[in-house]
Amino acid sequence: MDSSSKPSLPLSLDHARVTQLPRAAFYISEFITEDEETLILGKIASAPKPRWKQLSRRRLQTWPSDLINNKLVDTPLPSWLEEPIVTRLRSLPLEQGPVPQSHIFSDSPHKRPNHVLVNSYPPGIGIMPHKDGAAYHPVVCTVSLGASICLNIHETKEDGTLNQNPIWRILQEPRSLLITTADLYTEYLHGIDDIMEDTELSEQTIANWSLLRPDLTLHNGRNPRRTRTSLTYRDVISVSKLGSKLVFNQKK
Ligand SMILES: O=C(O)CCC(=O)C(=O)O
Ligand SMILES: [Fe+2]
Repeated sequence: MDSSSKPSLPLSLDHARVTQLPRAAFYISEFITEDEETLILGKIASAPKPRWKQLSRRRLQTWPSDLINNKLVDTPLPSWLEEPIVTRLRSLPLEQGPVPQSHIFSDSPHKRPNHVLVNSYPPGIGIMPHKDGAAYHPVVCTVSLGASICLNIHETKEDGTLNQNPIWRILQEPRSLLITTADLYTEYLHGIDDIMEDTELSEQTIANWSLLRPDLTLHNGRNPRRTRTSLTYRDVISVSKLGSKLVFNQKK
């Protein structure tokens, strides 16, 4: 792909549906170009050091800021997180048709994502199975950068405990977009194993196999991990205006 080209996106998200998963998940293998990926990784690397939050094993940046009591202070995302990704997400119709189309954030409170987590996973490091919680509208758009990684989807057993064996696995390639919504957001948990390579990757084990890049090469169904960075775009439901906060602070 030359530097000026744009990725060729599907005509609608319906063409990118992961049909093996319950309503609703979508996967687009080449959502951004290599140049766009390089530019975004450069911006992440050059962010001031205090931007990184070192968790016990993973590093995280939160844009435009951390949530306070599940609330976001109203601040725009930096332009490198907005363009091209947000514009591209909002230009993808859910379905093909002659009338003006709805997109994946049409039903969200702000009609667009207003918050991005940047997670960086070196080989051997993942994230425990979890749910993303009630602060967000139940749509997550994940853009993967740098390397591939397997996302596991888990269900809870009847006694309420976690079933450690994933019921689905989704392979996320660099520059891909994965959208999870609905039951996948509210009912199931998602996590990434703490391993040095993902194994047993095949049509039988990977839910989005038919949507992966045609030139994907795996040796014996294995994907040795390299550092993979993810951008997770969400719409925080509750947003407070910065102005009122400043006035409040001045009065003190
Ligand atoms: O990196 C990912 O793909 C998942 C990140 C995640 O689950 C989260 O930020 O809540
Ligand atoms: Fe999550």
